[in-house]
Amino acid sequence: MEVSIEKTLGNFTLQSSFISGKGVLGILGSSGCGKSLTLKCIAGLYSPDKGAIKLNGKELFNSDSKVNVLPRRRNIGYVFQNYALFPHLTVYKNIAYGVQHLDNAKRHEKVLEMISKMQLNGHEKQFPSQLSGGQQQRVALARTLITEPELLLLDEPFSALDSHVKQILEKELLSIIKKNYHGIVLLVTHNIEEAYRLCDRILVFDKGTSVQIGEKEEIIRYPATVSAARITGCKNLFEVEVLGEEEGYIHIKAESFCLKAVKRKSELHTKMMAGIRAQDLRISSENKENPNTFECQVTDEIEGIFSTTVIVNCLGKNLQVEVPGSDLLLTHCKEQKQKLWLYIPEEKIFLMNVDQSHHGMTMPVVN
Ligand SMILES: Nc1ncnc2c1ncn2[C@@H]1O[C@H](COP(=O)(O)OP(=O)(O)OP(=O)(O)O)[C@@H](O)[C@H]1O
Repeated sequence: MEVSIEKTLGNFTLQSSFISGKGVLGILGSSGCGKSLTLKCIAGLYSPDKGAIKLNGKELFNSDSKVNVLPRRRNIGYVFQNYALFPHLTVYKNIAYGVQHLDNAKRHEKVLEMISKMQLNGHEKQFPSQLSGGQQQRVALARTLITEPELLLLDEPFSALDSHVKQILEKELLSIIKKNYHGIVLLVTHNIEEAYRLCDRILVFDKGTSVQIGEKEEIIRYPATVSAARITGCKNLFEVEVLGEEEGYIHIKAESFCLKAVKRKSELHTKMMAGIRAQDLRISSENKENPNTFECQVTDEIEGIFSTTVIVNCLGKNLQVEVPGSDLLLTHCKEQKQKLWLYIPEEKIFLMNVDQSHHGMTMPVVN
C-alpha cells in the first residue's frame, strides 16, 4: 500500500508518507504523534486535506482526482484499543455481524471456521462481558477477519490487557494472525519492545511526521533521526564535530573527547548528532588501551529488576551505561576506590543529522 497524506486538525498537522508490503508494519511513536489519525485516514473515518492512499493498486483516496472511497467499501479491517464489541450480542452473533449478506448455511460455515481459527470453541453463546480480555480481543479479530479484509489495522490492541498476560497474549494473537491472514497488517504501538517483538518492519513517527521506515533491526541499530533514536530507547545522544575520515572510520569530537566511529553510508556534515545505546557501552577496571576508552566516575545508579543504569561522568560528560543487575566488578571497584574505564565501541556509534525540521511531504528515511 502507498500512503502520502496531510491532515490538519486544530493546531496539529499530520504528514504521513510510507509504502508497505505484506507482513506486519509497526507504527511507533509517542502519545499524540498521529499514529491513530493515520489509521483513521486510511480506514476513511477522516478525509485527508491532501494526498493519496492506494491499496493493492486501487486508489482509496486522491485529493487531486477527488477520489474518496466510502469506509465500508475500502475492504479494511480495524481492531480498536477497546475492541468495540456489541455487548448485547453473543460471541457467535458478534462474529457473524459482518457477513449478514451471506446465505444462512454459508454464514454459519464461515462463523464456525473463524471460531475454530481464533480458538473460541465453547464460547459461542457467551456475551462479551463474560469473556477475558484476551478472548474479547480474539472475538474482535474474528469479527474483522471474517470479512476477508485486504488490510488489517490494529490500534494498540494490547493496551487493555494486564501486563503479566500481555506478552503471552500478544504473541499468541500475532501467531494466529500470521497463520490465518496473509495481507498487510499495520500495528500501532508506542512501545518499542512490543514493536520489536511483533513486527517485521517499523515506521517511526515524530510530532505528526513519519520520519523513518525499515527492518526492525535496522531501525534499532541505526536510527536515522534523533527522534527515532529517542523513541527506540537510545539514552546517550550528543552533538559532535566531524573531524575527518580514514579507512572506513570517522573521527568525531564531542566537547572534550575525540572518538572513532565506523563509517556507514550516511552523508557527513561538520556538525552532527551521535548516539550510543546504554546497553552498548562497557565499563572495565582495566584500561585495555583501545581507542574510545576513557577514565570515568560513577555519579549515580538507577536500579532496575534485571539491570542497573549507571550514570558515569566521562571528561565532564554524563553518559548512561546499562550493566547486569548485580555487577560485581562495579561494586568491587567502587569499594576499593579503583579506577574505572569506559569503552565506547566504534561500531555501535551512529550519526544523525542535526536538523530535524520537516517541511513538505517528504518520505521517511528508508533503511
Ligand atoms: N478530532 C480531532 N480534533 C482535533 N484534534 C484531534 C482530533 N483527533 C486527533 N487530534 C489530535 O491529533 C493528534 C494525533 O492524535 P492521534 O490520536 O493520532 O495520536 P496517537 O499517536 O495515536 O496517540 P496515542 O498513542 O496517545 O493514541 C493529537 O494531538 C490529537 O490531539
